[in-house]
Amino acid sequence: MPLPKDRQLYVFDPVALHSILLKDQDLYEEPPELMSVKSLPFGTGILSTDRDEHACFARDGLIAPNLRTGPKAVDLFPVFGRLALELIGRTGIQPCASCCDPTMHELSLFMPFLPLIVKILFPSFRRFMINLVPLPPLRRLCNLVDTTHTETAQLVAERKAAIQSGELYVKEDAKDIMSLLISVKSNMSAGDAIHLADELVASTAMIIFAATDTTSGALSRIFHILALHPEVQDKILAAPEHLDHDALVALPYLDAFVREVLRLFPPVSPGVSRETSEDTVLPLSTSIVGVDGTPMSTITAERWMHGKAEAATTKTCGIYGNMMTFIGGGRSCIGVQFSQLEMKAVLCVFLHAFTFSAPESSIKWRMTGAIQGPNVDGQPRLPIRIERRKVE
Ligand code: HEM
Repeated sequence: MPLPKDRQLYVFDPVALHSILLKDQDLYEEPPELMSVKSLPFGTGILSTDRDEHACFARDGLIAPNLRTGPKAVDLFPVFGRLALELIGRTGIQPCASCCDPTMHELSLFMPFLPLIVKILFPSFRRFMINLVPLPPLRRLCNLVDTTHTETAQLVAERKAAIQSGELYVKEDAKDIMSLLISVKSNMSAGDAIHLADELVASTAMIIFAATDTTSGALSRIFHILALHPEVQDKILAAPEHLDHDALVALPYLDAFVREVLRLFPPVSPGVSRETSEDTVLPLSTSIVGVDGTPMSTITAERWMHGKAEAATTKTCGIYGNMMTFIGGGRSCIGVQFSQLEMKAVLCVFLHAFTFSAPESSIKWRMTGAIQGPNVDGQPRLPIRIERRKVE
């Protein structure tokens, strides 16, 4: 039986997490409030679908900075934001177009009411009502959503027209996700095609959202650490500036450095919510003592159910190792390889051109919404001293 909303289990035991995210993931659903938060701004896509629809998305594979010569303190935070957007734009959808996580966070007070609002109000009436509410964060979110939707819909339409007119021959010319999807599904019925267009717009907007602030937060942290540790810059510099995919992923020191920064400083809030859909037994790696003093080797949904959990076959619950930076299981991050590849490419190119040194101002790391970002005197900034590398 699901626990009442005011009674939640905070779980960090690796065997329990393995059960929740992988082994018994069908019993643990994302709470409806969270689904509504993800679907309302973008439409229905991979982030906001329930178990069955999510499996379809997974099966179908759905889906510069102004650095001058001479030492200079540059705020790298907006640079990495634009860079991450550009990179997902070029590879995910080609020419690109927002960031709404902090704004959504400001509206989190309304989260518990969202499933009901979604259930009882028709979308156009919902939007009519929302337009009447004079809350600045809500107005900002509506503008962000409208802009993202308009631009994404235009991109989908243009790409479709180019493919249909033969201007873009997908197999040879386009390697981005959007073009490939349009071409794979081009033989479908008119009804399905309309549904696909909506899905594509929603999924493209979601991928932009999921790929941008996460990667720019990770890049910001990486360059902050590099600025504090020049010896690491020198070690990475041993790799050539331009490498192909296989050579880039095979560099052991670069790989170890990126993974360790991601493990120590996860850019996304290291926590996910799940609700049990039926009674279950949660296995634990080590016994704990209950509030009544009873030792427990498992947690049962009902105290009087003395079920025995199956012995756990593995203790690994993340995408790799026990690192939860990209979560694990069916809803884990689809950009895990892509994001690490882009960060490695950025590192090689930037480190061959510049040296980065410790900032004068003290940089603090804060959560803005679900994402960690650098902050100086209450403002989102990453001032790092940058100098053009001397050519030997
Ligand atoms: C360092 C960079 C990144 C980090 C730390 C990260 C982290 C995460 C995390 C923790 C989740 C699970 C969220 C949850 O369940 O509440 C997630 C989901 C997701 N990520 Fe990433 N991500 C990164 C980059 C990317 C990139 C580059 C893309 C796109 C190419 C991407 C696409 C997605 C998508 C589509 C999901 C939803 C998957 C699903 O619900 O099935 N992410 N990411």
